[in-house]
Amino acid sequence: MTRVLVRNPHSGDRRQSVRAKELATRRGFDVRDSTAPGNTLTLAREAAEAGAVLVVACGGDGTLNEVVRGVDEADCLDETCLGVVPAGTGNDFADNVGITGVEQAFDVIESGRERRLDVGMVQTANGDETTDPTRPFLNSCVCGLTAEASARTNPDLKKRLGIVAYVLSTMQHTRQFEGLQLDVRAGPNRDPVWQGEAVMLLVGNGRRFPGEQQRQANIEDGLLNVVIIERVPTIDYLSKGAADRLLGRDGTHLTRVKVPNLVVDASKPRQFSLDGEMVERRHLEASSRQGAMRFLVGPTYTPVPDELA
Ligand SMILES: Nc1ncnc2c1ncn2[C@@H]1O[C@H](COP(=O)(O)OP(=O)(O)OP(=O)(O)O)[C@@H](O)[C@H]1O
Repeated sequence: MTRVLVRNPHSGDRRQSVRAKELATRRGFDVRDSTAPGNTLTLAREAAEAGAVLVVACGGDGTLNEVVRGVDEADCLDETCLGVVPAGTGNDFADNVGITGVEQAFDVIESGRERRLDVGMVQTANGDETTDPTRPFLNSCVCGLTAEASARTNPDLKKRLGIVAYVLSTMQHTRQFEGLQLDVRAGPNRDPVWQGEAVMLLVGNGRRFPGEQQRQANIEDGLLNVVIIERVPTIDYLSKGAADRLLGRDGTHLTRVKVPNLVVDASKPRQFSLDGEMVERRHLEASSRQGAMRFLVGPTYTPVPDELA
């Protein structure tokens, strides 16, 4: 009955991950440290293949993504239970399932409260060339203003507006931002959802997006949460009402749909962030595998999130 902690010793400020190692060792975990980028994937795959009953990722969202991919590569998502000890800079997924810190994460593990959560699957391609292998994602796939925006974003704005803060601050700095020409389709018949020029496309599995009246994303509904922010050349991104206009309170610049699968074609290769990993591609297909993984969740996690008053 092996329980394995797959640990990225370089996550976050490292202190949390050192503490996690102590706690895990005391509880009889087999602790395996990664030695290079990508190694947490291999360690998780090997642990699952060897029959571990539980594989826990210790790190940030990037580490958790690799661990889930590793267990999926071993074809063991049905057999191996998963967990997370949040020791990264960003721990969005852990936060979303009610896991708030290293010590508490071990209480959650001991509680054994397991849920079947959706796993996002994504496949990318570049026009006629070969298609990348399908891989899982847990939080989101984002196209458009992504990594380059985060460094400049004012933290207060970020807290208040989430991802829209990135859009605003980047648009303020990058007057020349070239819009994304996108064709977005969904459903078994690939029905048209949206076509036009966007600044950002967000596809979420376990991630909340701007303007949502919920504390957490729904990770059991078998649906992808899709938000498209339209490029609006007439907006003064520095003006006070710009966020409201982008958030679509007038209902025009923001498109939001929940769909089981999605196909996106850009007019040329663009940057996509797949759970934080950047690739430049022209085509993306995403789908939700409902209830595909067994995950240990915290006491505040609810399958259907409450609406905020
Ligand atoms: N031993 C290692 N040395 C260098 N890089 C590693 C090692 N182990 C894992 N990685 C890489 O670290 C990245 C994941 O980092 P992780 O998410 O755990 O921490 P973080 O960057 O602090 O937090 P977050 O991603 O949540 O902001 C992955 O790209 C992974 O390949």
